Amino acid sequence: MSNIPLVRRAIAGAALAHSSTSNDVEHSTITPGEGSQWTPAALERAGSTLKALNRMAKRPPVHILFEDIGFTAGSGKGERRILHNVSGEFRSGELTCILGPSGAGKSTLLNILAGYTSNGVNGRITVNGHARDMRLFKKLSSYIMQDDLLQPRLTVNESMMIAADLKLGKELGRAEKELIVEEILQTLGLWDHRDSMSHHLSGGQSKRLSVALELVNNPPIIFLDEPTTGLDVVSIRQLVVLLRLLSRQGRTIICTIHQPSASLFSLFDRVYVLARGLCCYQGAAPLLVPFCAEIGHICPTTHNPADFILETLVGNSESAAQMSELCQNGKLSKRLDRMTVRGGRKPVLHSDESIQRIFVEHVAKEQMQKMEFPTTFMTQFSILIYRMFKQSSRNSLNLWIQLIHHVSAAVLVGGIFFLIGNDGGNPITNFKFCLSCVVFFMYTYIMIPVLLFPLELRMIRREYFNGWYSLKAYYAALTLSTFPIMVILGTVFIIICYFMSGQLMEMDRLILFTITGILIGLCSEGLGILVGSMFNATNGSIVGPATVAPLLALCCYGTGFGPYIEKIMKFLMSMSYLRYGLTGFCLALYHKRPLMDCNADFCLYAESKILLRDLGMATDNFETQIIGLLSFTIFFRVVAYFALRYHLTAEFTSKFMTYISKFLKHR
Ligand SMILES: Nc1ncnc2c1ncn2[C@@H]1O[C@H](COP(=O)(O)OP(=O)(O)OP(=O)(O)O)[C@@H](O)[C@H]1O
Repeated sequence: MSNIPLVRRAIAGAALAHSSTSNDVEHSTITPGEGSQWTPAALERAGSTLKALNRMAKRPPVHILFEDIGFTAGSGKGERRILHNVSGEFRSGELTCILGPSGAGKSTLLNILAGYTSNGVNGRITVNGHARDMRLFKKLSSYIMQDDLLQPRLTVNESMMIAADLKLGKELGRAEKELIVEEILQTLGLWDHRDSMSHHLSGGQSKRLSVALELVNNPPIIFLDEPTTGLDVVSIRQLVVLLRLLSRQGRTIICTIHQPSASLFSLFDRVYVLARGLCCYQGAAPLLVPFCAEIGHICPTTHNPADFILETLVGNSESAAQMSELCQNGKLSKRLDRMTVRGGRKPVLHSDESIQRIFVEHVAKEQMQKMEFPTTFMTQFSILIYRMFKQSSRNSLNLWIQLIHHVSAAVLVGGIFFLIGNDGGNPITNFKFCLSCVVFFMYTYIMIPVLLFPLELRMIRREYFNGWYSLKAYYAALTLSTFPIMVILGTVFIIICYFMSGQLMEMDRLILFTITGILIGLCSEGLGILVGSMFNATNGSIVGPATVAPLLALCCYGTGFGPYIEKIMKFLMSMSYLRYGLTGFCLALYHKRPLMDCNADFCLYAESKILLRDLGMATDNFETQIIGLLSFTIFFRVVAYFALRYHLTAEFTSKFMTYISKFLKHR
């Protein structure tokens, strides 16, 4: 079943055993998985196959304790209290489900615990008895969000190997990584689909792949927001059984679930019930019904406890308040602890000394390593650019569409301005040709990121939040990945319309014209990324063109009365990157040009100097236009980087807000 030769697997297994810090190392063998026949029983059997993963590195068990967590959304009149000082504890080796009616605050609590939301939050979160250090916590945890999207145009195996390369770095060699990937895919029932493209997977398989990708570096704590949404009952059960299996291997697994069936409910070890931002119960799943009975809510024996608790709490603020009071809003009461012990599962308390020791050792090791990511900037950059090139080379339809768009637009522009390039009696028409080229590069390259980048953002959110790579590496790869296509297609466009419009056949002019076009494209793409990282595709498609419309108006202001352009207008025009582009095009065609053909008695603009004067470009030089375009390119891309960071990092938002409020206080 495996495609890894036996010898290589043996070496990989031995290397893993060697790299382990654990004393109880077993030999690495893979129990053949069940492939697509992925049943709970098969899964339990397959559980034994995660040996290499579990041996990979000693990860500490993680116990999370949170006290008086409150969250307020909005500000001023729109301020709303979403969570009301809830407390609770999640333990290692347990599968916990956060239950509650819609709008109860489940996702909000999960976001806070995972560290995704930090602004507007109060309360304390401790990890194994230590105040949560977000930098370390991110290394230990993975957060799988509800609307996570997988990278398209990569096979399951390729996605996993890229995740392994990014998340494990040089910690392990190729063979060991392949072994771990194989184990995870076997266990999750994806091995038979390893060569399928990830965008061809079913909903259940995609969710499992999301989990598989985050398992690669063996995180001891996994958060999942609504992992069962959109799945059929069989897939839901398979996924929850898998999560249970993973928790049994010492991980802390916390997920929010809307309405589990009775049989599904019985798979959870611990339940945390939220209603109206209050904790109504937290403890062992089987004890939920006796707990409700204590306050007079009797669950009929034939009833699903999950349905019962939701029915009890929906629209009933009194019951929610009553239950919250009884469980002290999630604070561990002695009575609940007693019930938990009676329930049969010995609770592993966060004060357990051995766990504390392992954690302290782990923290010390991580602090010594200091590195925020397991791989260097260059490694991340090269893996990401490889992934981007691979994905775009497989998207042949997209490449064809872009090629057809460039060629057809070039033929159209060339046809409209056919052989007017050297006509001294009609130079304004040639000016319009330059303007058409500006508009082409501007709209083409601004609209691609405006429409596509919001989707890309959704895809990278999980990877970035879970610490696969730094934003700088991603951004550098993104910037460079589109450049070759832009250069090739931009050159194709310019060559076609330059020749068709009959411009002067001088190589240096053609090169300067091409450079200007590509720089307008680069600049517009930067602006498009900026808009795409701030707005969704719908709003972006309004904001993008609305932003460039005034820039376009400014760029051709003064045509015909160049020497009389007002100072203020000159200043405003210098704020439009399109003006630098238009001037660059005109200078490429007209600077120090011999007299143009004249079919009339007198052609005022046959001398290009006069034309440049009336266009307001007489004193300009080409270098200034290139510097202007490059400066705007850098400016847009730097601002877009911060906009992207703002969008992806809750922490950055809160730091930014703190900085602003400090600044205002000091004034
Ligand atoms: N940043 C925010 N600004 C304003 N309101 C918010 C914000 N975050 C959450 N809310 C509100 O808080 C309430 C709880 O939201 P949350 O998504 O946590 O609920 P939930 O229990 O996960 O619901 P569901 O099960 O329907 O997903 C909702 O009414 C939501 O509108």
